[in-house]
Amino acid sequence: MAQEPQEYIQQKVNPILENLVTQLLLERPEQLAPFMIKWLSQNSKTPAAAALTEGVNVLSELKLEMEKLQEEVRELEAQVEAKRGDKTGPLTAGSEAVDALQSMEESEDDEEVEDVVPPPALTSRGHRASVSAEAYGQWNPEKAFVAPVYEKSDEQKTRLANVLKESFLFSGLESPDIKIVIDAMQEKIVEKDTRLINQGEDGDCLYVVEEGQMNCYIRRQDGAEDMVKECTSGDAFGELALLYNCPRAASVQAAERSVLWELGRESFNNIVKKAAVAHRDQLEEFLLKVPLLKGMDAYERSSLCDALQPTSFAQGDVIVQQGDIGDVFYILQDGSATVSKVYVAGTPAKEVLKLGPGDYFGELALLKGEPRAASVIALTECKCYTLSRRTFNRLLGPLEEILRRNATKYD
Ligand SMILES: Nc1ncnc2c1ncn2[C@@H]1O[C@@H]2COP(=O)(O)O[C@H]2[C@H]1O
Repeated sequence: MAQEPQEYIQQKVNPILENLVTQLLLERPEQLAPFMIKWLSQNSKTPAAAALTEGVNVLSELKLEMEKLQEEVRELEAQVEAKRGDKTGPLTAGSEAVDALQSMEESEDDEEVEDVVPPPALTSRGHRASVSAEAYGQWNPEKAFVAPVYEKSDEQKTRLANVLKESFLFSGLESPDIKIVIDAMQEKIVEKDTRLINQGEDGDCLYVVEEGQMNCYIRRQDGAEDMVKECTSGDAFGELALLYNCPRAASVQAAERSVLWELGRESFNNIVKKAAVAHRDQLEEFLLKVPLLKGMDAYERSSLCDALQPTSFAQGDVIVQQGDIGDVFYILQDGSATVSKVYVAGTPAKEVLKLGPGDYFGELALLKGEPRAASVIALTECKCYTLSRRTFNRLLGPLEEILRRNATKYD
């Protein structure tokens, strides 16, 4: 089922447009087009933003315009120099003016099209400092990021490390980064019914649940709210506002007293965001093509992106062995594999099925809690994405009926 246009606009297009307009209002650039093109190309990490920037061939026109302007600047400089020469006599090779002009020309030569847009004045006219900070950063020389350190007991650190291991967003981090994240997080305890996040507001931090339950709600047109997700131990929420610089996409409220860990925007952006966005974008396109996942909404698919781990197998590798205990679910991204089964002990295995890109396997042992019912062998080099039993239950639980129905293909 393709995404509905309204849902697509709400989830993909609006966040980008809203943020672009915010930046326009904050910066109020004289030249709209170069500003917007630069902003879009630098924020084109999401598929939706990439789509927006597609076909923007105005760049080449801008390049021409820039060359013309540079030519005019050179002429004007020559005139200034000529006038100065009239007054002060010829310039010597070592003079300051020549040095200055030379360095100006050198830097012009170095400039690429993306340097066309002059740095905007850092005058913030709005209150959304949190949103503008990163956009300004694109013109500001980058300052070394120093993550905050919030004192914690060893017991707190151990608890937090265990929670982060369970969290899809953080589980891919290298251990030095995990340490920084642990230092930068603050424990937060919320009582039942506390509304921690309000849909539509700006967001400056995300949370990871250690204990308890936080429910996510989305407001309908008629004002009523639908509960869209229950976040329990290991789940992160509030990440969308930080990942995509958009207002909060849902409200989040404590269903019971909960222990959370809070991470600020700056720490998230500097340590986690880049990897998370790259991973989501790379996978999202592929997952859209997996028939099993067609019924998932965009948010569920994004969460799945965070959780899937890439693994490769060489030609001939036995990926799954009949009779083994199975704890992993696989989606084949690239390559082909054969599924074969020994029906009577001591007789040769018979091929049941061939698998190609977008096919999945390994689900039966997870669904039924039984040993592997067949072997899967790589016919070529195979690139797979895997889910552990726990993430499979958490993320593909709603697909259980489809998975069970599809299992008849092995009969
Ligand atoms: N279906 C959903 N759509 C959007 N956000 C969701 C959904 N389910 C859970 N959420 C979470 O609710 C959070 C609200 O704040 P954010 O938009 O920053 O990030 C959001 C997600 O973490």
